[in-house]
Amino acid sequence: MSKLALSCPRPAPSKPADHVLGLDAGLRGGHTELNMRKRQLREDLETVTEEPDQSSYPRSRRIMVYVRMRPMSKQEKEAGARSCVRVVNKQDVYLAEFASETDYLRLKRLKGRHFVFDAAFPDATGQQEVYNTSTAELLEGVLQGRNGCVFCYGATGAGKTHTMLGSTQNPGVMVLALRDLFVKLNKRCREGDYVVRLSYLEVYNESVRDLLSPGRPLILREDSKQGTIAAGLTHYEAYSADEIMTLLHQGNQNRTTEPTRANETSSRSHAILQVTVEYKVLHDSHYVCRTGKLSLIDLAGSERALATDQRTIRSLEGANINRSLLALSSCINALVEGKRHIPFRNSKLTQLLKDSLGGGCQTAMIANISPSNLAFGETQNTLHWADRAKQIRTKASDVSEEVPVPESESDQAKLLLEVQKENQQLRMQLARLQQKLLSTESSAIMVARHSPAPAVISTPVCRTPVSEAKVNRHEECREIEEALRKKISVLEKEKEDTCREMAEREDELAGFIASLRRDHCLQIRHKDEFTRKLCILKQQIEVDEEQSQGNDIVALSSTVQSCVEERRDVVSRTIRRAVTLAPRRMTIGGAVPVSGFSSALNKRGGSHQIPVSGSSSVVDKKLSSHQVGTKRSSLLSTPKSGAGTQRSRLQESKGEEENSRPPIQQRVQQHHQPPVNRRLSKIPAPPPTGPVTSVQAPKTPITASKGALRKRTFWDITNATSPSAPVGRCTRSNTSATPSMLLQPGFLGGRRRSLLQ
Ligand SMILES: Nc1ncnc2c1ncn2[C@@H]1O[C@H](COP(=O)(O)OP(=O)(O)OP(=O)(O)O)[C@@H](O)[C@H]1O
Repeated sequence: MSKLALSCPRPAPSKPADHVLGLDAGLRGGHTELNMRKRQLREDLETVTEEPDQSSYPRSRRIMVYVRMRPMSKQEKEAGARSCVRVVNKQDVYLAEFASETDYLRLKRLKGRHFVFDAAFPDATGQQEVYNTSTAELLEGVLQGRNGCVFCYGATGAGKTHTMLGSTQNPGVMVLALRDLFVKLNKRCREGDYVVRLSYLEVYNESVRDLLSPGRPLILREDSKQGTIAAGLTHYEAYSADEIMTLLHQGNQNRTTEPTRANETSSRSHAILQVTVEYKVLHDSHYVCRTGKLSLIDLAGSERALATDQRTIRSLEGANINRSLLALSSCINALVEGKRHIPFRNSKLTQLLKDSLGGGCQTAMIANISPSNLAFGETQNTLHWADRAKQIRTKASDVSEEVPVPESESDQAKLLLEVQKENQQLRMQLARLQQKLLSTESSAIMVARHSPAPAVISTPVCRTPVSEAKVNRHEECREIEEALRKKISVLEKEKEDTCREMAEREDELAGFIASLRRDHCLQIRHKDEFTRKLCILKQQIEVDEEQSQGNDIVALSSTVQSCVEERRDVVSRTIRRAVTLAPRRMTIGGAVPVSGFSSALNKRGGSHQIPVSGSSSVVDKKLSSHQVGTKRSSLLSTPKSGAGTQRSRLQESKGEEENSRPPIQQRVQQHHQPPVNRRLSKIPAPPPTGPVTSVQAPKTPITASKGALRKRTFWDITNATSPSAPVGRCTRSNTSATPSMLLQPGFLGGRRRSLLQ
């Protein structure tokens, strides 16, 4: 009570009470009670009067609370509403509770309460007066480098937006403050340089939005120097009142307003306009840079659900608004009670108002109320919290840290070093953030790769360095992805071309191989032809050779025949002599009688032991060289049975011998098969490349005499041993000789080779 009294200005001593009394007098009954209440009210007022004047307290140390009552609206009048609030004087507000006309019990017990504030504005108060009283002083402090805050609080439709923003004809505190700012700055432009920056945001459904450049919700961050800041919030520099008005108008157009049952143009969000003034002035012969900030806040109105709309998006907005206002109430309570922990983080609104309520800031609260008894509850609530807010003590809102503007080079160097250090720290912070962003993006890309649908990367509209870096990174990723896609498509095209070329080359090679095969077959055929020709040629050569050898044998056989004749003569002569000498000499040289002559010969195995003259031995040698002796001995060893004369026997045997003996040429042929023939028999016939070629041998049997007379063929020679045998066929299957075999040493004689060549 004492605190309340301390903070309340002294109200007019008797008028309000009289007015209350007059009001009360108008009511029926309960005089005793009324007198009691009168007495209580007077006591209260006297207590206030006893307290020292509020001017003794520095105004900068507590929140300034003003109450503004709006006029009764047309709808309220139509609804038969009555005024339950009366602004008694410039500071005192009396709230009277009207009982319902049907509530007879309560009708008699009328309650009323006085609230005393820094200023109370009745319904007829103009905008300029409100501004002058509430904000003008704060603006002056901002120009001195202090922070100031003005916020409107109240139920929906109580006149907050009207107070803060107003209309074109009747501009509110915001517009008036900005205009005044530039007026003051223009007046002081000779003293120093000013820079004005403007930002405008709203808290809608617990998300922070930039009203000057709408986009994604902003994140609130705590800064040791600046307090709570909205990361990515746009700060526009303005150089004239018109410019700043344009920005304000733009921001208001972006603000969320919806018609509700209570208000045609209800603000569904808390709007915060911040004007930062950087002021560089000459102070004590050196320049000083001061920075002041003015925050102008239009809160959304607390509302009953029934007052707006039920089960609609409006009710959700209302719930959020109420929640944030409740958080504000909690903060006010905690601040008033001096608690160590103030729950500023309970809502975005209290986070943003942290500086204004608990920091080094000059704060003014304008509580907007409706006079209608239909909004009694809301008005009572607003007045209650406004009354509580009066007790909030803010920290000493001294002039913000003045940064001396360096004049000497050393000072400049120091400042430069500090700035560089700060810059480095910021860079490191940025690098950390970028690294975080990269890791987040990489994980997002991984998720997008595994997900069936491609991830759509929305382009952020934020303008902070971090968000710009994020945007750039996204762009880079997209470009890289696009480049990779292009490269892949080019590679696929190249692959297709290569495959096509390979297929064409394969076809070409297949054709080439087929032609090679054809050529090869042809060559093989030619080779076979050539081999066949060679064989024929060879046969001819052999025949020629045989012919020449046959001539030799004929000559030899004639020689042998003459020798044999000669021998026969000798033998016959010897026998004849032996016959003549037989009675006288039974044995000749220990030899066996003539009858056992042949048997003796047989026993000797065919070797002749008959003594012969020297000439006969020559013949024997010839014979043995031609291997005729064996035949001869076999002839001689033919068994002869029966007795007969030796002569007759000898003649018989001779006759038989001559009869059984084939002609000598024939025998020679039998025993002297030419080696060439044997070799030829080994030569395989050429392989069949086409129709089987056969070499037909002559059908007539070849006799030795015939062969000796005519030019014999190869077949004549090979079948000479059995003239009666069928002539064999020379087929390709038996021939495996190649030209190279034919050219091997020893395969053909020198003569043949010369022929081949
Ligand atoms: N002091 C005033 N003088 C004249 N008309 C006023 C005054 N205050 C408010 N009004 C009117 O009352 C109506 C509601 O006011 P306003 O929109 O400012 O309420 P509000 O508190 O901002 O409501 P909400 O919280 O829903 O946005 C408006 O039509 C406005 O013109």
